[in-house]
Amino acid sequence: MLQVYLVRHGETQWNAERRIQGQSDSPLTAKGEQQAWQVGERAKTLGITHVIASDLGRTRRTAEIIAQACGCDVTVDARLRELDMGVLEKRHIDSLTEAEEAWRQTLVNGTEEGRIPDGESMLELSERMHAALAACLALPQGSRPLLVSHGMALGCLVSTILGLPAWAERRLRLRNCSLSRIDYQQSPWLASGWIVEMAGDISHLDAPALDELQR
Ligand SMILES: O=C(O)[C@H](O)COP(=O)(O)O
Repeated sequence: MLQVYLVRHGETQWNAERRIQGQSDSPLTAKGEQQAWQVGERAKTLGITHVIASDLGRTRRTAEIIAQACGCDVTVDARLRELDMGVLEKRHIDSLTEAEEAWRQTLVNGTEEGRIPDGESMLELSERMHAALAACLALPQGSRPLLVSHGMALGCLVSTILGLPAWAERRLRLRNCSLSRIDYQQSPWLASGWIVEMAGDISHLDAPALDELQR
């Protein structure tokens, strides 16, 4: 059985400001750095062999901290990036016009072809996240990878493993530096392949940030 751990990066400046990031970037806040150290301390107990991160700055910084705790190197994979939010990237979520908010809502309300102009659809996001996950199956026997990615990206990955369509209404909250685990397994009482063992655990954090996904 292959266990794969999933971590959303630490709180960033734009998370705290409720500014849409997508594939744009902002640095971790002091809180975000603290969260990364705390999830790193927990990861140290999990036997992690590989740390693989989205190539954006916030995920690479989080991965560096986790990898240092686990004694691993960091590998980057751009397929783990956050959903491309197109023309709304960098915008404060409260600054959107009614039409712009309607575009954003299509990403969370179950609209199959939903997307922000110049951005990605949830189906396109799902396809690249599953490709990045499938690459873990080619790691040497006994590997235990930890992937560092983003809120929408990881939420879409976990929800689709549970059998929901990529564009399903979003009902899984993955806070900054939350830890999830998915297993590739053949158990008699579970579907073969990927299953969700744990999702969104923040018990290792002393004071979880009120990141922008839950306000
Ligand atoms: O702002 C965004 O793009 C999302 O709401 C969250 O993205 P993040 O998980 O990369 O902060």
